[in-house]
Amino acid sequence: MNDVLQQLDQILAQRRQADPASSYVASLHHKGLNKILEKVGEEATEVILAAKDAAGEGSDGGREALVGEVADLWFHTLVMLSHLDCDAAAVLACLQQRLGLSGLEEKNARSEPAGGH
Ligand SMILES: N=c1c2ncn([C@@H]3O[C@H](COP(=O)(O)OP(=O)(O)OP(=O)(O)O)[C@@H](O)[C@H]3O)c2ncn1[C@@H]1O[C@H](COP(=O)(O)O)[C@@H](O)[C@H]1O
Repeated sequence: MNDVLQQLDQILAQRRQADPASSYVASLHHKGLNKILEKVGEEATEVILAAKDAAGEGSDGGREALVGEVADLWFHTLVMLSHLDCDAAAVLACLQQRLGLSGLEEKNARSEPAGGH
């Protein structure tokens, strides 16, 4: 697993037992799944708005803001996975398995009836 993701994954696992008063991650777990999902939705919307801004401005500032919003989204999806005892490494393994497989080929293979023809 990528170094940064691995470190963050370990910190997130530790924070599940932390004091919600001193840890943002612990406070999310304490508030529960609905709050975590609300944050994921909010951050996804912020990514979309920042992407539109970045495309409009075409500026470095817009792209920098977009990177920050994507980081917020990735972070909150990692908290969601941790809350549901899903392994972030499994997501990376899934993407790794897909390397080299065209999305269009995968889609066509999916729509073929069982047994071919
Ligand atoms: N990567 C992050 C990270 N990214 C974003 N955030 C927080 O996510 C929150 C969401 O941003 P918003 O602007 O939506 O926040 P808000 O309006 O205050 O949130 P709400 O009150 O609406 O829920 C902010 O408080 C950010 O600081 C993060 N908080 C923590 N981490 C990592 O998690 C580790 C553990 O953090 P703690 O649990 O706080 O120790 C940290 O060391 C970091 O590595």
